[in-house]
Amino acid sequence: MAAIELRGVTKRYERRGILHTDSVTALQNVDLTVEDGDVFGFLGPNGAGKSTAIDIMLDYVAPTSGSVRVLGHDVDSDSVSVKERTGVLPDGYGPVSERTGREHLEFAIDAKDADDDPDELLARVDMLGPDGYPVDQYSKGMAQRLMLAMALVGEPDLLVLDEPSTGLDPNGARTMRRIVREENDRGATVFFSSHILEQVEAVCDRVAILDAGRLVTVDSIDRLRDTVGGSARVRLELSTVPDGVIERLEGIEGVSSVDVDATTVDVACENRAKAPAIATCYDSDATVTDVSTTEPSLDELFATVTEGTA
Ligand SMILES: Nc1ncnc2c1ncn2[C@@H]1O[C@H](COP(=O)(O)OP(=O)(O)OP(=O)(O)O)[C@@H](O)[C@H]1O
Repeated sequence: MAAIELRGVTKRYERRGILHTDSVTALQNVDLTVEDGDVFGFLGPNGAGKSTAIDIMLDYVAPTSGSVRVLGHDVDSDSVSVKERTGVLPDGYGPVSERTGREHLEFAIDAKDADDDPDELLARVDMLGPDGYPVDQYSKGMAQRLMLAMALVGEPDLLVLDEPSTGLDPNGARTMRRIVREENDRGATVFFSSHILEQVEAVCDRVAILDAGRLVTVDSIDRLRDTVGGSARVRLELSTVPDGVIERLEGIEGVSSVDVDATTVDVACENRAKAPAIATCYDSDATVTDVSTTEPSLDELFATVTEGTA
């Protein structure tokens, strides 16, 4: 079963200005399937439509056209079943009240009729201690950790994390990544929207890239790298540089240049050419004493995929 299915989803908002009203198309005919058990990254520049898509999945906003199924339920007619089995970390909403973090969490546990141990959840997000303070005294990062603990209540089948790293320091971001992995190991599907490409790369199996309301690609990060190409590099230390090996490297499809400095060979290439380049050196008369590789960054890949589509 697919955890999330969007079919032909379009969303137009009316924008009321002082002098006139126009409309903006936040999503344009989006088809998206997130398989059960995926850790799925949802990427896109500002204004691409990510929050709108999430709001539609959770029935906070109705699409102008199209249909949405989440965890097998039609979101329009059965949003209660979806909400019962989904944990949400929303973007930009922190808890604002004089109640303590623990009280918020206990409320979330009661509301979901769950039997979670608040101490256990607070410990998972490193919030045991500050949980006794009123949340209006929390820093952004503390509020974000508390919201994450609340999203975990009731062992949801689907976790929707909208920009989960907002306000988190590196330790908090590490905690969040660990929790995403733990939840996925437990069997939950995780839908993870972010601008922070390294976060997505560290935890996601597949990514969708949304740009100006259109889905421009859905793939694994590795396959995206292969498709987009980009600037991978392979550096090989050889015992000696045998005759003909440079020409053989230059002849591999996807290799753009080969530089030699004494016995160090630097190959600039597309991602797909890395393995053949390494194999060519191993198959030569030289002994390969060291190999290091770098991949095109997700930043580079993101820029390539969204270029010209905005
Ligand atoms: N309630 C609304 N009324 C009018 N326009 C809206 C509304 N919500 C979003 N939009 C518009 O829809 C488009 C998509 O916005 P959305 O917030 O979904 O993008 P996003 O990818 O989440 O952006 P960001 O990364 O900046 O949060 C934008 O042009 C935005 O101005």
